[in-house]
Amino acid sequence: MSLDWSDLQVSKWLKDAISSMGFEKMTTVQASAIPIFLQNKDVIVEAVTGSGKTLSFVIPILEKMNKIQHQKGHVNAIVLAPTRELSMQIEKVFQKVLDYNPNENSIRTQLILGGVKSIEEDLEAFKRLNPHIIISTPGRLHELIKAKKIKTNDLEILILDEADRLLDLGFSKEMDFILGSLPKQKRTGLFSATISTAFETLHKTGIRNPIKIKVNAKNNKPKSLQMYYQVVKPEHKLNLMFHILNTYHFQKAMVYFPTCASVDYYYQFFKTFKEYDLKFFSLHGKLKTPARLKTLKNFDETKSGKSILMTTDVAARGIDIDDVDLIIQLDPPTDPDSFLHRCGRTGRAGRFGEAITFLNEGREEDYINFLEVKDVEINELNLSFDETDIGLRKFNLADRARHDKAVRTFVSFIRYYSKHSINSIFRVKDIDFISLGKFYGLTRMPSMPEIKQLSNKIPEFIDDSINWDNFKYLNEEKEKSRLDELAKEKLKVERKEQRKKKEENSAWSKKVMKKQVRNEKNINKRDLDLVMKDDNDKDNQERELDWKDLITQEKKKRKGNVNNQDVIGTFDDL
Ligand SMILES: Nc1ncnc2c1ncn2[C@@H]1O[C@H](COP(=O)(O)OP(=O)(O)OP(=O)(O)O)[C@@H](O)[C@H]1O
Repeated sequence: MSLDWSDLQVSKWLKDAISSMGFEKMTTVQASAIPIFLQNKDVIVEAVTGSGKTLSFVIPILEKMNKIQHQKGHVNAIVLAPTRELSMQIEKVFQKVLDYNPNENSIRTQLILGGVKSIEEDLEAFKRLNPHIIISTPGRLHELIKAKKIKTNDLEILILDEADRLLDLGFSKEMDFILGSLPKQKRTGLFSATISTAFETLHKTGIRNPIKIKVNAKNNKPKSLQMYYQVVKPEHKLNLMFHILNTYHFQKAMVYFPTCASVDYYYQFFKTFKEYDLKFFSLHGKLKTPARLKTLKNFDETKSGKSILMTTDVAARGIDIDDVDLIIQLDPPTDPDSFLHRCGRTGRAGRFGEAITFLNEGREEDYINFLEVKDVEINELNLSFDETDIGLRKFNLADRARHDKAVRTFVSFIRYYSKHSINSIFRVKDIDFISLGKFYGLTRMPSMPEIKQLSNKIPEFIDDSINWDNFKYLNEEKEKSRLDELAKEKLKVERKEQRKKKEENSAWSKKVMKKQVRNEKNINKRDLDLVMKDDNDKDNQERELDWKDLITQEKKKRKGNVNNQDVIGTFDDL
């Protein structure tokens, strides 16, 4: 296989462009894929990160566009990529090569991204530019095709860059629609460093008798990339990260965090490390698109000092910034393929790079066996570093809003972790919550179901010395509303207590009354008994008297001196 550009059957201006870009030889993947694609065959290309896959489709597309009859309103080639950043980068590569096109403007591209312009503006630009090639993410392209303003019957080439990602569940709605609206007669090219894992979904693209090109790399990584891991307690991860950033010699580093919230949160903290020669940038999917693109551009263009891009998997794939020489992963990604893509942001095209992954002590160490099975070579690091408190909790205590954010970030991490695809290794129940809470700068544990299930083991407070009533927001308005809420809450509690007391009191007096009534009843009953007894006694006594009287009177009667009027009754009346 010849690696000489001069042997390639393409227009001279394309060869000139490549040699002007300083690429003396083709990379292996270019030498294999470009000639095949030029022969109008479908291709599936799996080649390690940074091996030059982009030019492997850019050159054949431009060569093809040289020769076609373009009709207004029709698109002839579509390149899809999973992120806006990657789409923008691909368009840049097209422009770099097109700068050498002697027939200026004879091949036109349009970059279409959601979150930058409105659909109407994109359609208006499409009309005005009349592009041959569209580079886009699936979301916006799907909307534009739906609007029926872009004709696809003349489509010659479809490229899915990072095809496995585009074909996974996350994009299925948009991709199914796009793929269903494109003509069957076209060339399709699928490119990625990890395409084989998506094998079952490739048929969706309608790819026909593809030629598979697999450029194997030893240990599944570029030669110039060194991979390491270090086992560390969560509470010491920031110390270790800072130690590496501070002591390693590098120009640009990309540090991967698990969630958008964590990038935001730790970026605010590290931004305050002004006395060090470290410049931090933050990039994640919840930022507005123009801000994302601008950050990436600024990071790319910064040439002095050490620059650090704090990011998520939004920047895991495809991003090509040539002086990135260090990757740090605070946690392994939930998607195993993402691991190689993240590491592959360095060690590109023969340049040296190091990628270091942190693993929590305990079960996560099994991840190394998992990587070995995947034929990934990774070595252990044993860096000693300063474990003393890095000051995150102190930073949070200066403003309650920071602690609120810490809680939200912690919660988002637990949710993230519970969705890990390798859930035999990454299990929520194995997390050291206290150590993790310290890593997130928490002072008390948030109440969430995942923790509640284990709560008998986990104390509520990490630091119980905080006076929560005095823990203030720096924002005056927020603080005022907190104090109002607090006062309301206190009043509520007071009222509740008063009510409770009252209820207790009334319950007591009711009890006493009842007792009194009962006692009175008892007394009355006793009295009644006594009265009755008394009455009976009296009765008896009277009866006795009466009886005695009667006998006396009978006796007197018999003696003949009885006054009849004294007789109160006869013997028979008794
Ligand atoms: N023939 C070549 N010789 C030297 N460098 C090259 C050559 N072709 C491309 N490059 C450079 O190699 C780097 C990586 O290329 P590219 O971004 O296309 O890699 P990739 O294979 O798509 O990587 P990933 O899988 O990470 O997306 C770029 O900086 C590019 O300019």
